[in-house]
Amino acid sequence: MNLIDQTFEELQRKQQTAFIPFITAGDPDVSTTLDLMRQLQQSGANLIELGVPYSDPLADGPVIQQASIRALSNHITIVDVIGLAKQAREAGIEIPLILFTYYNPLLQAGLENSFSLMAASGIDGIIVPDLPVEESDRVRFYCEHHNIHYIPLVAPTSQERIRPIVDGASGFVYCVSSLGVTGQRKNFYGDIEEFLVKVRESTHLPIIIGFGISDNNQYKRFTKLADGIVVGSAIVHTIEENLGLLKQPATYSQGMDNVRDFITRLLEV
Ligand SMILES: O=P(O)(O)OC[C@@H](O)[C@@H](O)c1c[nH]c2ccccc12
Repeated sequence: MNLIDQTFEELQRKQQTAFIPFITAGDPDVSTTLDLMRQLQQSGANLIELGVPYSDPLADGPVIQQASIRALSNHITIVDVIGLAKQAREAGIEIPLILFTYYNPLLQAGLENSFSLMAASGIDGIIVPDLPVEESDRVRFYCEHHNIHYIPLVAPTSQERIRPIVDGASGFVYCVSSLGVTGQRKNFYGDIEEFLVKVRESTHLPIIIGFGISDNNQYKRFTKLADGIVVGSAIVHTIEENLGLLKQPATYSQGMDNVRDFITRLLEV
């Protein structure tokens, strides 16, 4: 049993869909990220995806690419992000934390070292978007050893690979809503409903959906189709819009309130 399992069991009992925000750790700096995590938890986040900034984020659109560049200007490493998770636990963040990292930073830091640090820092799951399931044995070994869930991505084009991908999953399965990179969009993959049904039939795990979900209408549409919804770029874009306010002590709380207000509008029932 892991905090992610408990969270989804409780949400399923209450027939609620998980709200899972993604933010880039260290954007614009570590202390602001900690305050943003607190704000997200207060605003109703059920889990948080904590992104490790990376210099070659091939699956990311411009908004998250820019966030990575801002965070990397502070020289944030994967070890710093894991340390940030530990600080968040000490600061009262109680919801599950999912480390979101490309494979290279994880390899550079060393799998044994990274997973030992994650387990000691209150990280409950990991997503490695550029690690194919066929090459995930070592990562999944460390996940099982440290009781950290390994959460794979399935795309509408995964088709016959859906089964092997979800068979290697624990915690939940992340269904991407569209082809291409992350980023706000007006429409999604044509047969998104059929795709989600196919994934649902392939696993007993909760299924969540992400990519492009950026407003209340889109959010409400997907609450009917998935057990959780990830929103990244729209939140990161709101942070970007408020960087000026967040950088000045006198206007910092206004910046935080603007992020809160965006989340409130996004989640309106
Ligand atoms: O940003 P979006 O369109 O709301 O999508 C979620 C996404 O940000 C987050 O889950 C994510 C960030 N980087 C990724 C790379 C691949 C897959 C998913 C991601």
